[in-house]
Amino acid sequence: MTTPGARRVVIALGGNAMTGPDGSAAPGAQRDAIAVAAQHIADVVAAGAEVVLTHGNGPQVGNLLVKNEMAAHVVPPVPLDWNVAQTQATIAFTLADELDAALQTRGLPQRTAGLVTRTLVDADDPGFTDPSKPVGRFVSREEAERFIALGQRWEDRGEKGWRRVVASPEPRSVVDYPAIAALAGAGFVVVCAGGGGIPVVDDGRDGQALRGVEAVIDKDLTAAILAHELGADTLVIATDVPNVMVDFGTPTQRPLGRVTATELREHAAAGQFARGSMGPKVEAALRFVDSGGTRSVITSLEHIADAVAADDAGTVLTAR
Ligand SMILES: Nc1ncnc2c1ncn2[C@@H]1O[C@H](COP(=O)(O)OP(=O)(O)O)[C@@H](O)[C@H]1O
Ligand SMILES: NC(=O)OP(=O)(O)O
Repeated sequence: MTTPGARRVVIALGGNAMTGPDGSAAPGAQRDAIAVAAQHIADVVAAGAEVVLTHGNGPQVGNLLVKNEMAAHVVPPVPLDWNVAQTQATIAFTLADELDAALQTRGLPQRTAGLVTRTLVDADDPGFTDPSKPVGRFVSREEAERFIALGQRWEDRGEKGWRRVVASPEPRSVVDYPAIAALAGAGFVVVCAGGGGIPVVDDGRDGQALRGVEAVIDKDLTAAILAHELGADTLVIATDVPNVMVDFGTPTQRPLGRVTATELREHAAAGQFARGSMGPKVEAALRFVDSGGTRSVITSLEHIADAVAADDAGTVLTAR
């Protein structure tokens, strides 16, 4: 079903592309945002690329966590890894509905398949003791302080307010990548590794099942590993800014176009990219190219088709 010799592209869809303009995670707002995203993704498929799609889940998993905690006296709470799995299911089915419709209107034969996906992490990863992944809604400092008093970790995220942070270990490998490769090779657009994948550890004992652990993995870092494991040519990190900026948010800000790994690393070392937002995207772009990938692109959703078809959009890092 795919074009012979089609390029394989992994697209990592940011949380911003899946919520309302004000960050609303209301179902209608999510579906509307995903419908818009689906048009841009379908354009990439229409250009002949074999697309594997992954996505964030920060707003959604944070909201599930709140529901879980608030209802704990009525129904048994489930662990965070279960919440991640639940967000994979709801986001994948919504993406599949919208993407199938967008592919159909372009006369394309591809169909979308969502895959519940596990990602292996190390049980002793320092990310378990130093929570860093922002999830859920933004609240005022006063409200955050009430939750901090209950033992939760919250972080000042600037002008939008405070946000809860949870454990976020490094992804090591995508456990289900052979199934993803099989589906992609059979012509499906695969939605997988949502929210960075359900974190699991391997206790190393024969016959012992993998075990889910309570954390939320950064989806951009998982996307870099997934793109490598699938032998993709290009990793596209789709967010809400057309380019990575130097001096972001200041009068001297300037966009980065084509960059070398050395240049990007120097900017990262100088603290140009915020932890929990642009930082992991830049790190993911570097890791993919370091691992042998041809090209990483960071850009806004509106530019992803141009970025894949020709190197004339976004911040583009290529292998030297
Ligand atoms: N140096 C930078 N250049 C561009 N954007 C930056 C930079 N540093 C921080 N950001 C912020 O990163 C945001 C994108 O990250 P994030 O909100 O986590 O994206 P997503 O939810 O799409 O994955 C941008 O909206 C911007 O506010
Ligand atoms: N898991 C994850 O990285 O989600 P966001 O991209 O929504 O933060």
